[in-house]
Amino acid sequence: MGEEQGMKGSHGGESGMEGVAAMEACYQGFNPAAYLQYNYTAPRADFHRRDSIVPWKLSCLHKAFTEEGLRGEVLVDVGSGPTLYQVMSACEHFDRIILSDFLEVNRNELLKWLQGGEGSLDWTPYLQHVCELEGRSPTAWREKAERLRSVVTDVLPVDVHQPHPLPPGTLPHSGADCLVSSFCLESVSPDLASFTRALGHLSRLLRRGGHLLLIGALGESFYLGAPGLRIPVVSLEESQVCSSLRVCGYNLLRLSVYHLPPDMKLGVDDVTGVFFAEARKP
Ligand SMILES: C[S@@+](CC[C@H](N)C(=O)[O-])C[C@H]1O[C@@H](n2cnc3c(N)ncnc32)[C@H](O)[C@@H]1O
Ligand SMILES: O=S(=O)(c1ccc2c(c1)CN[C@@H](CF)C2)N1CCSCC1
Repeated sequence: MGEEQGMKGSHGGESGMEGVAAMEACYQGFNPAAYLQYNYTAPRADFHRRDSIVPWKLSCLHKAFTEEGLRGEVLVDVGSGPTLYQVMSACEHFDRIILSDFLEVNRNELLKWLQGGEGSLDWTPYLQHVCELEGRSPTAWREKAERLRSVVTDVLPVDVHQPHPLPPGTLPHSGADCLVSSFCLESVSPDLASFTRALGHLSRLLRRGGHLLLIGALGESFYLGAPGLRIPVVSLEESQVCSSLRVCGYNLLRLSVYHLPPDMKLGVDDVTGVFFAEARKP
């Protein structure tokens, strides 16, 4: 599907569901290995560079699960893709983590690592960095990897455009204690209305009093899901993220923003910033 169809959807030129179907078609060529290469290797993932995105992002996640004390039984990561960094802090504070993605190719990438195999990316530097944030030796990364493998109980299909995004019976009736979702909603929604509807669908997965950690791109209109595969993204401003959270009934507790240095603009997307929103369902 060409970008113009996606762009047409992002201007409301199609009905909501037509735009969603167009987005779905876009994802058929998604390449996990390429995606990981574009976003999760240097310079974006340079652990020795203080202004790199990855130390900032992992620090936000670490603080949320330690200083803010997020903990509980069940955490769901929505739209996991082929990545694991987003649950490396959480795995110390939850008994059960459910990973989820729309594409089988991404679920298989996760399952490969979870079953001890070699994935498309070596997550060791991420595990070591999170151990250091926790005041542990970096050599504790093996224990952290085993902890993560032990608490991830499911890797499930998910569709945030469905009123019930996960398979029936996945969660306790009251819902999950915590949701994490990173770079998903804005990357799969044809427009802001669809993004906000999807955010509302996520709320149904969360118990009252539960927390949402929503991470995403600001000012992004496309990204490469594979060589030459431009996937349209609904371009968000901070104020729109805050408004969508409020419209969906969340209480916004904290919003942090990272502005990308010029040398981290690599052509694989046109993202200008990254937001980290911590919210609670009253
Ligand atoms: C930009 S990637 C984000 C991956 C990962 N969470 C990260 O932080 O890099 C967006 C993900 O959304 C998934 N996705 C596509 N359509 C979806 C849908 N309708 N519902 C949920 N996830 C979807 C894609 O398969 C992809 O893995
Ligand atoms: O912020 S990142 O550079 C990043 C990570 C993933 C993405 C983007 C940016 C922007 N485009 C998104 C398309 F959906 C995907 N980052 C990569 C290193 S670890 C923390 C997250």
